[in-house]
Amino acid sequence: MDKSLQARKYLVALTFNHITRLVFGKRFMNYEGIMDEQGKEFKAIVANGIKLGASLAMAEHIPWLRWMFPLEEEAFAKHGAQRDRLTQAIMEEHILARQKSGGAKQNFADALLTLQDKYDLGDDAIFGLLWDMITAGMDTTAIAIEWAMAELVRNPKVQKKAQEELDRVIGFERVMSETDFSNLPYLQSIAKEALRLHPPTPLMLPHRANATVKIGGYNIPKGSTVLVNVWAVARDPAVWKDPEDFLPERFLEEDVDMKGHDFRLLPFGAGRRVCPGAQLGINLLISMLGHLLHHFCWTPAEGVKAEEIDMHENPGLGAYMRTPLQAIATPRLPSHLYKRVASDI
Ligand code: HEM
Repeated sequence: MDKSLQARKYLVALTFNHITRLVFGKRFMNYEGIMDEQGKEFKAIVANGIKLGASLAMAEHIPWLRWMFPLEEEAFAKHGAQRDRLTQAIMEEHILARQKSGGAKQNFADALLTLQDKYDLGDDAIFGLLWDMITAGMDTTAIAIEWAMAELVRNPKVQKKAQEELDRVIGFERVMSETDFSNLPYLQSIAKEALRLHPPTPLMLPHRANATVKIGGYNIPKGSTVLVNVWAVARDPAVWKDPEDFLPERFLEEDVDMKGHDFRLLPFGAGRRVCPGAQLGINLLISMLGHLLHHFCWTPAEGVKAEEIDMHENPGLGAYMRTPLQAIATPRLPSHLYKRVASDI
């Protein structure tokens, strides 16, 4: 019997839970992994938003294709109304909970409600900000963790070295927590190396030139849409040694910034539109990788050699793996550390 699992299914659910807890302070999934009705609606709205966004982008780039999307405006309006109705219901739960408990909790929705008067935030602004976090944070993080896990399955020596570090720092009697991050430099380098080779948005997000400029000898006319190929820059042999190899050690030798200050490595973009969730994304990645590696050994599906894992990207603004990662997870800690722990959110 094939004991392998489709990692993406679990990694997407994990990211979904993290982001909804951060943004709404809420899990839509119970501890058996069953999603409630509100969660299902939520997921469908996120998926629909991505589909509509993609058709809009296509119509923008190839204007004569617009005829293919006659229902676009109608579909957008319907999508917006559905999204607002759901957000309204969730926000009402927050307002009620705040009235009951008399205080705000540590999540983005509550933080916005606290600041609502000070910054004169209308419902539109609050709903927009909440959904920005969800659409920008969910897929990007899920894409990053799947690629990182694929590299670890392909590179058992790197995986073993990370596990040795985790065992040394955390041991076998407790699970990792955020306070361990600073003592796990190799794990941090793995996250960085994964983002170098596999930036989740390889062409960043489209930017528009608001003035005519000359860059590297090329004229960029005002109004052009500009895409920056950060994927290619991060594999450029002129600036990286052995660029195609997964070598986290390179970042132990040289501490390269990845939050917009070193143009060799720009998974989060740079400048005034740089990703505001960069540190959060990095922390989520380190946390997920740390738990997954401390708890399990990861090997390729039966009959598959490490070098046979398909490392091609699926085309799109967000580049998932073309073939979802299939892997076998073997527990490596005492059984009591695998119990689900309810947490106050
Ligand atoms: C590994 C995870 C992530 C990656 C690789 C990533 C990458 C990016 C990139 C490349 C951009 C565009 C930057 C530019 O155009 O210069 C961006 C924008 C953005 N990201 Fe992230 N991101 C990640 C996680 C997150 C998270 C967790 C959040 C929030 C919960 C978030 C929120 C945003 C927002 C709101 C924007 C738009 C900013 C603007 O247009 O001003 N991201 N992200």
